Amino acid sequence: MSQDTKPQIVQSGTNAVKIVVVGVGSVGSATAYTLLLSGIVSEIVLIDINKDKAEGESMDLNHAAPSNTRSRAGDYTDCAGAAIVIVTCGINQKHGQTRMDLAAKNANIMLEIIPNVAKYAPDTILLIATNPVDVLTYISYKASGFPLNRVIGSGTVLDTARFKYILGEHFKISSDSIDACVIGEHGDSGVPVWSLTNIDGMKLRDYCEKANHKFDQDAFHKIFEQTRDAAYDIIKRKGYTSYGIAAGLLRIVKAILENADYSLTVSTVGDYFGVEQIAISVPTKLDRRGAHQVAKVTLDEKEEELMKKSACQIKSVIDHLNIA
Ligand SMILES: NC(=O)C1=CN([C@@H]2O[C@H](COP(=O)(O)OP(=O)(O)OC[C@H]3O[C@@H](n4cnc5c(N)ncnc54)[C@H](O)[C@@H]3O)[C@@H](O)[C@H]2O)C=CC1
Ligand SMILES: CC(=O)C(=O)O
Repeated sequence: MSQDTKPQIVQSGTNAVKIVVVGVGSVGSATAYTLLLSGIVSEIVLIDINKDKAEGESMDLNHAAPSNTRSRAGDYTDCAGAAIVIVTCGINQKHGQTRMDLAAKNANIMLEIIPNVAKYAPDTILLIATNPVDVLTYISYKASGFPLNRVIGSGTVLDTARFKYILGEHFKISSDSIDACVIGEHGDSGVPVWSLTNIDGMKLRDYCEKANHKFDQDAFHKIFEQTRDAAYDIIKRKGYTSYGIAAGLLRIVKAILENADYSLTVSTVGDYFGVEQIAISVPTKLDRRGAHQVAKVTLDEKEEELMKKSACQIKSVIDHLNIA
């Protein structure tokens, strides 16, 4: 990954950190609210094609704000000085649609808005959540002209959280005791890394043996199906998802601002699993300069094969869009 060594605008501590959220629908407003209550930023600027919506959300948010954080509606000139610009604008899935079905429309929206962000905030970190997030992270990289480390997709951070939650429910243990992740596409071809799953520091098979749990492959397959289909199951009921991704975006923002040097399964651009120039999620270290690849994750043969398929799936949609 080519590195950008320019000092970033992100400042130390919790003071004077501006974050911009572009798109304040279900995801953007939940994200702004989550960031606001976290107290880790001082200013949240909301941009939306629907200016009234951005104004209304910021007014409402200020009535929930801790004294060190303020929200306001703005335009692209307000991206100047932002530590991170979070992109959540565009269309969402309707019941029966896949994330990839959104590619063409949301790609056009990225091509319209990202150059504006880059113009006023040439040193910012772009954090993309709009779906299909891997494809749009790649398009945002191309449209921004930013170095690789400063274009980050929320990737499988949400899938990983869902996987750990569902595993925790199955084993009746806090997800904090579980080390597990989903990598690959944020979508139908995401890959659960069973071979690296640990509970209480033990490999899954050891844990099952010691904790008197059946090592039940069928149950594990259902756990993954539930993880993979979670968005469909939620959208069928409430029409969209918002809180899970908002918490995931907060986790990413925190890792960046706190210069935490810990890894999350965000999506970044590069050559992966034999496929050139895509964005896909693997464990990636985050700090104030953005995303940095850690050592290549060790997978078993089957997982490696699934990652190749996932990478090809993302590539085929990028190629189909035919973006220069
Ligand atoms: N990465 C992830 O894990 C997740 C991603 N998403 C994705 O986030 C995106 C947003 O979803 P929702 O908030 O539910 O949609 P929404 O329809 O509630 O909000 C979208 C917002 O974008 C605004 N917008 C549209 N075009 C714009 C433009 N050109 N410039 C500025 N603003 C514009 C709209 O006015 C609206 O306020 C979708 O693509 C959805 O699939 C949703 C959940 C999780
Ligand atoms: C909508 C979406 O991408 C999710 O909730 O996973």
